[in-house]
Amino acid sequence: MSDPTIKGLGPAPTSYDGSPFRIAIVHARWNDTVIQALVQGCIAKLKSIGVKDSNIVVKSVPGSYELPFACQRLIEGGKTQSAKSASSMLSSTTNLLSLIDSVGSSTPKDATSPTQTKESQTSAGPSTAPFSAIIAIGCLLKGSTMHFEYICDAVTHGLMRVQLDSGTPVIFGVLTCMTEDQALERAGIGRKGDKGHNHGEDWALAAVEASAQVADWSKGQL
Ligand SMILES: Nc1c(NC[C@H](O)[C@H](O)[C@H](O)CO)[nH]c(=O)[nH]c1=O
Ligand SMILES: CC(=O)[C@@H](O)COP(=O)(O)O
Repeated sequence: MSDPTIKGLGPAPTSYDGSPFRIAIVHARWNDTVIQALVQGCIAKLKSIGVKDSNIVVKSVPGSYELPFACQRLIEGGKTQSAKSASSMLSSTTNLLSLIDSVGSSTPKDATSPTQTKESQTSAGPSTAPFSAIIAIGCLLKGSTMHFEYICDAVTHGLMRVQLDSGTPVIFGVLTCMTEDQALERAGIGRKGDKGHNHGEDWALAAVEASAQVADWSKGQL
């Protein structure tokens, strides 16, 4: 009988609440059976720990090699969207103030600004905050050339660079497998007896943990 393994992730120091966070998933479409299982597992876990459906943004790219650039652009896109939304809120407020001013010093009963519908006043809508974390999901399978090794290396370093340069955590959800069975087992859909474990769930937990830590640490709350 083989010895039991000591390999694996220890318990988190606390349980993290995902409700304040906006998370992006960028996935490759190569080896799609595995990818679909990983993405679904990841989304289900994000929701189960409180991340709102409307705060999960999913984008795809052809292959894993495209992941670092896509993550970098999406992080920037999230920041741009957030800045635009803040500036449009400011101009709505300015319009509202000038409307109030133009009708005298009393506040109108129905103070809807010309640029703001009643709906946008009452419903919170999807968040336009910058992404708290991004999860890059891919599945690289060894073929008969050196293609696999080069892509594994480039993607690993690329994703690390994106997170250090942007200050936004990038979760490494890229399987680098020698066989199809290794990939299937890591997506929880193994075809031999044990179905394995869906690593997409772990990446969801890592994204929320990193988001919570960055949120606290950036305010000096250690
Ligand atoms: N062989 C795998 C690839 N190859 C495709 C590349 O990632 C890339 O899309 C192409 O070279 C164009 O730039 N991608 C995977 O995700 N998994 C593979 O096993
Ligand atoms: C460029 C390719 O996608 C392909 O030629 C790589 O081949 P392999 O996966 O067998 O190494």
